[in-house]
Amino acid sequence: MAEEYKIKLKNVTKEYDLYRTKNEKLKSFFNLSKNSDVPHFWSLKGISLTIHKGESVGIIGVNGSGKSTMSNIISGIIPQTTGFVDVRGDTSIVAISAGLKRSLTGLENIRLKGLMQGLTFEEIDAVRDDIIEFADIGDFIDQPVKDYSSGMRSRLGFAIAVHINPDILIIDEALSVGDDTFYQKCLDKINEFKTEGKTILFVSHSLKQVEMLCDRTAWIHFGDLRMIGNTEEVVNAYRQFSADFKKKTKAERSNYQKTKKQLQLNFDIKGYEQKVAKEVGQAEGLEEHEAQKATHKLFYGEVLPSKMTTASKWIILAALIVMVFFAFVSVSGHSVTKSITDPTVLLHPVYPKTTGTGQQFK
Ligand SMILES: Nc1ncnc2c1ncn2[C@@H]1O[C@H](COP(=O)(O)OP(=O)(O)OP(=O)(O)O)[C@@H](O)[C@H]1O
Repeated sequence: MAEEYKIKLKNVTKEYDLYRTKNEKLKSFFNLSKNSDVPHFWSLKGISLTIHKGESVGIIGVNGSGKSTMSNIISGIIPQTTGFVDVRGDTSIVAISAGLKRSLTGLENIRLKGLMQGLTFEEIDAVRDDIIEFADIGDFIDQPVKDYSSGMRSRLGFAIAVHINPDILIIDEALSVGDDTFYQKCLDKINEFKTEGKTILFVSHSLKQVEMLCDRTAWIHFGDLRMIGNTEEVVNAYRQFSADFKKKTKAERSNYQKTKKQLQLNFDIKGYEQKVAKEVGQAEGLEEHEAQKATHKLFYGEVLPSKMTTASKWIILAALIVMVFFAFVSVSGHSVTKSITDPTVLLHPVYPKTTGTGQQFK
């Protein structure tokens, strides 16, 4: 029987190229430079986890540990670099910084998000007033979102997300900017979602909120999944880590962070793939080459290359040559067959016959 889950990640990584100029980025896309001097930063270094229907899972970790990267991959906002991602159901993400189009008004954003979620105009109209009432931002609903305060953006984002009836609700730090009344309203709504058996992912720095809302918790630490399990256990371990970290001297703390970041810069994806292939081989009793093949498929099977492959470069070059050839044929006035058999004719165009006394060229 197929495993019942809502979200499954296997060996998910995310790499960012830290380009210094636009030129570097362009060159890299066309694979024109060896790109060796562009630093690569691995925001996620191989995350595997499974989340079941009806679970509410907290995601905790220090700043920059990869929490938003992971939630954005799950909600389909950004692609993973390697690994398997399977999300069963509609997701809706509420994040302080994501989701709303700044140039559109609140109302237009309601329509846009509704349509993106697959709702019809009638369905959007049916929930529009509830969203406006829940967000409670008054006349600002007709103003562009760029004029909103961060609290107002968060209110609207949250109101839209919970009213478009997603299967999976991802809340990324969205509760930290609202006032107390709104916060309580959000908690009630989240609890309502929980009783309806919906799946919730709750990214937060507030351990209290995580303890209050989440059955399980994942601790992401500098791109790794350091721990996942019962919320109390994970939150306590994290608190212990934070307390120990605070006891370190300033130099020790900075050293620790530098070392961790360096590991993210030096992450060896090929080495990681080999390590996973070994584990897969052992777990499934596969021959080495079979395990390597299966792992390669797991890593890259559903990932589109972000850079141009050699094959696509050749295809584009061939297409360009064909286009230039036809442009010359068209201008020259010779037939295609003649131009193919004797391309030099392209250098001697046939000019149209002129009437009157004008001179005629061959
Ligand atoms: N577009 C990007 N280009 C380069 N690096 C990025 C990009 N987006 C994120 N990162 C880096 O990836 C790492 C993880 O970022 P992410 O936003 O996922 O962390 P986080 O745990 O959500 O942090 P916070 O708690 O501060 O919100 C950070 O070091 C960040 O600088």
